[in-house]
Amino acid sequence: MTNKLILLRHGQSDWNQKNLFTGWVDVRLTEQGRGEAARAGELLAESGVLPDVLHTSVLSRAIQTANIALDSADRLWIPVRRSWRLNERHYGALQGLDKSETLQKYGEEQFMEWRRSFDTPPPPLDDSSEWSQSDDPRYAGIDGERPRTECLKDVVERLVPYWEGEILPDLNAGKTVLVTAHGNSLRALVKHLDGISDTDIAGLNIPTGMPLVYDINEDGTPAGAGRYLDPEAAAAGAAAVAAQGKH
Ligand SMILES: O=C(O)[C@@H](CO)OP(=O)(O)O
Repeated sequence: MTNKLILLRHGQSDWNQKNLFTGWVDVRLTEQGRGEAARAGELLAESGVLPDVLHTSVLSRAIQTANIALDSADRLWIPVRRSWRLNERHYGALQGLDKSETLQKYGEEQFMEWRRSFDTPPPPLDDSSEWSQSDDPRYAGIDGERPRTECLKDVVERLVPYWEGEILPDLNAGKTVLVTAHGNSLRALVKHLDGISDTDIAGLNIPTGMPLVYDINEDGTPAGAGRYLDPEAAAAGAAAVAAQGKH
């Protein structure tokens, strides 16, 4: 028996639009992002993939996306769990920097190493930075684990326990699960699900606001490839993410 898992990256955020590294900075959706979230909910309703439970990060852009999508799918009433373990990758000292300026300043190799390598984190963010989360009350309970930077490997390490301990049990209870999260936390989850190598994961980009559906076996493995409900729009969205900073 399999159960349905829906992965949804938040719609376009204010800082996606401004082309800034975001990470744990708590920016909101743009009008376009709210439209993407509403369309994602319509796609769920049209395809009859209706979530029974929602898991989100603790970042507002994922929470807004879930609320808007669930509203347009008429599922606002489902139970919700939130965890920092689904947060975007902490982007360290790059948080708040312009992607094109960073590419120009450090060159393509360093830029891509920071953006897409598996195990090279950017330099850590100083607690005194205006983009630091060191005083953010939503992380009060995780002090020992509060990152100041993360590479994708770190995200896999903090996310997989949540997948195994919280999301998979919901799936195995027969529920259709919606996860609204972020470009890099969803890359980490897709890497884990699809067994993508540390090298090949560099080429995977997740578009904003596009539902990606998996059928999940009881042991947590996918029964086949994940499928975007709107594959053409998803391919165009992923290509746009890949090109960020380069024009
Ligand atoms: O800035 C970020 O936090 C992420 C997602 O928007 O960017 P990137 O795709 O460059 O990893």
